[in-house]
Amino acid sequence: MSVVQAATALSAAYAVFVVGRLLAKREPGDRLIAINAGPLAMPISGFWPPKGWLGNSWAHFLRAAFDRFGQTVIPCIFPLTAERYIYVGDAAACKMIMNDRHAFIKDVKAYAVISFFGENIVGTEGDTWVRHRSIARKSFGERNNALLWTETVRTLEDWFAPWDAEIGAQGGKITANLTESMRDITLFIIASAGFGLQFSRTTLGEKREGYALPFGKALFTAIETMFHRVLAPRWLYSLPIESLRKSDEAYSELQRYIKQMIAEARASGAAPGADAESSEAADLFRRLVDANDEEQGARLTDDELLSNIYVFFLAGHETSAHTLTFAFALLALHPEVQDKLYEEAKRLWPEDSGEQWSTSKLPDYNRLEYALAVFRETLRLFPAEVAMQRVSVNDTTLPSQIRNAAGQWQPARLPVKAGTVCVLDIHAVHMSPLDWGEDAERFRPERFIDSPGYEWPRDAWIPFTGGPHVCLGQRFATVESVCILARMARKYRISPTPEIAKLPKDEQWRRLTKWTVGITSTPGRVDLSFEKR
Ligand code: HEM
Repeated sequence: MSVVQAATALSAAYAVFVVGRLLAKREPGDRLIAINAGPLAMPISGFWPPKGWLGNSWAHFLRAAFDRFGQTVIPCIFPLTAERYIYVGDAAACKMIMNDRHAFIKDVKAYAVISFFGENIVGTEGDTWVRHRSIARKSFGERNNALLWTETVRTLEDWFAPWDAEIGAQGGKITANLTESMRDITLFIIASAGFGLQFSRTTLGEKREGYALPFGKALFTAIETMFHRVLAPRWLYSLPIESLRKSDEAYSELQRYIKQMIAEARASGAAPGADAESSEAADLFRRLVDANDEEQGARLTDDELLSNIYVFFLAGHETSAHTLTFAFALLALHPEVQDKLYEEAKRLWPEDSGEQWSTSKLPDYNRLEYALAVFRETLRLFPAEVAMQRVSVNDTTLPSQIRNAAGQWQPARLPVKAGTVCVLDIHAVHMSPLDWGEDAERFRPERFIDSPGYEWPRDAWIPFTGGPHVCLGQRFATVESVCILARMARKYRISPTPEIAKLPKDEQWRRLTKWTVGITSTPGRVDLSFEKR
C-alpha cells in the first residue's frame, strides 16, 4: 500500500469514527457547531494563525447563531469530538447558572494554565475555593480603593509629563501607542496599589540586585509565554529553544521576586491595618499576607499565597489594560461622547493643574457618573472574557427565549443533562437586542444612565459575571478605569491619526477595535493622536 493510499484509508476510518460518534451522541435539537471557538479559543489562539478570525469574526459568528436559530440558549455538538455544549446567550439563564455554584461548577481542568505556582482562587472549586476566596477577599476594600485612586493619579501625572513636553515640542499634537501605554500605566498601578511598589517609566526597566530580569519584564514575559509553560513538556526546556528558555527564566525570576516580597512583608512586621493611609497597610499584597497570617487553621501555604498574588496580577492587569485601550479607541471614534466626558471631568477639576487636580481623592469617583457609563459600555461591547464555562451537576432546565413563527420571542425552558458544559456567552448576552434594543451594536454610554421610567438591565451586563464567583477585583478595576478615563479626557482631545481619520467611519471602527482572543479579548495596536485641551 502506498503512503497516499494509507493516508486515504486512515482519513476515511477517522471520518467514519467521527460521524459514528456524532450520530451516537447527537440529541434532538442539537445544532452542529462548525468551529468550537468557545472552549477551544484559548488554547488555539496562542499558536494558531487565524487569530483575527477567532476575535471579531468569532464573536459575530456566535451572535449570528443565536439570531439564526431563534433561540437564546443553543444546545450544540462539535463534530470533531462529538462533545455536547450548551451555549447560553440568555441573561436569565446566565444568572441562574452563576448564582448556583453547587448546581453549576467550574471545570477546574480548564484553569490548569494559571495554577503552576500552586492552587489559587481562580483554579479551584468547592471547599478549597471557599478557603481561597475567604482569605483573598480581605485584601479588597475601600482602604485599598483609596490608595488605588491616589496611585492612579500619581501614575498618570508621571505619564503625562513627557507627553506634555513632546506635545509642546511637536507643535501641539503627538501620536501615542495606546495599547502599550495602557499596558504600562495599569502595570504601574497594580504594582503600587497591589504591591506597594512605586514604578515609573524610568524604574520599570531597573532590576533588583541579584536578579537577572527587572520585575516588569519578568511579569510581561511570564504572561506572554503562559501557554508554552503549560503545554510544553518539561523535557523540552532542556533543549536550546530560545522562547522556552526565556519563559523559564521569567517564571523563576517572578517566583523569586514574589517570594522575596512575601518575606519582606513579614519581616517589616507592621501591624495589619495599623495605619489606614500608609501603602504598607493598604496594598492588596500586604493585606493578603496579613489576612493569611491572622487566619486560624485554614491558612494558605506560601506557594498558594504566591499563586494568588500572581493571579491578582494576571487578572488585574491585562483585563484593565485591554478594556481601557478599547475605551480610548471608542472615544476617538465618538468625539461627541468624549466631549461629554470632558465636560463632566471639567466640572470636577476646572483646572488640569493645581491643588485640586493633584490631590484628587477617592470621593471624586462618585462625581464621575458619565465616565462610569463609558467604562460599562466599553465592557458591554468588548468584555475582557467573552465566555465562561460551568458544568451542570444535575439534570435540570434553563430558562430561554424562542422565536415563534410570527417572529415573536416567547419564554421557554431547555433541558440540560448532568455533566453538560454550559458556555456563558457573555458577548451574546451583551449584544442581545432583547435586553439592549435594536442599537445594541452601537457605542452609546447613555444606556447605562438610569432615568425616570428607565433602569438599565443589570442582569444583561455580566463582564465580571455574578453570583459567588463574581470578579473580586470589580471595584478595583472600575475605580482605576474611571479615574484614568476622566483624567485623560480632561487633559487631552483624543482622535484617530490622520491616516485613519481619512477612512470611512466603519473602516475606522474596524481598524481601531480589531481584537483577537488571547488570555482576554486582546486589542491590536491602537495609535491615537493626543492634543492638549
Ligand atoms: C476590566 C477588568 C476586569 C474584568 C472584566 C474581570 C473579569 C473577571 C471575570 C469574568 C472573572 C471570572 C468570574 C467567574 O468565574 O465567574 C473574574 C474573576 C476574578 N477576578 Fe477579575 N476582572 C477584571 C479585573 C480584575 C482585577 C483588577 C482584579 C484584581 C486586582 C481581579 C481579580 C479577580 C479574581 C481574584 C477573580 C477570581 C474570583 C473567584 O473565582 O472567586 N479582576 N474577573
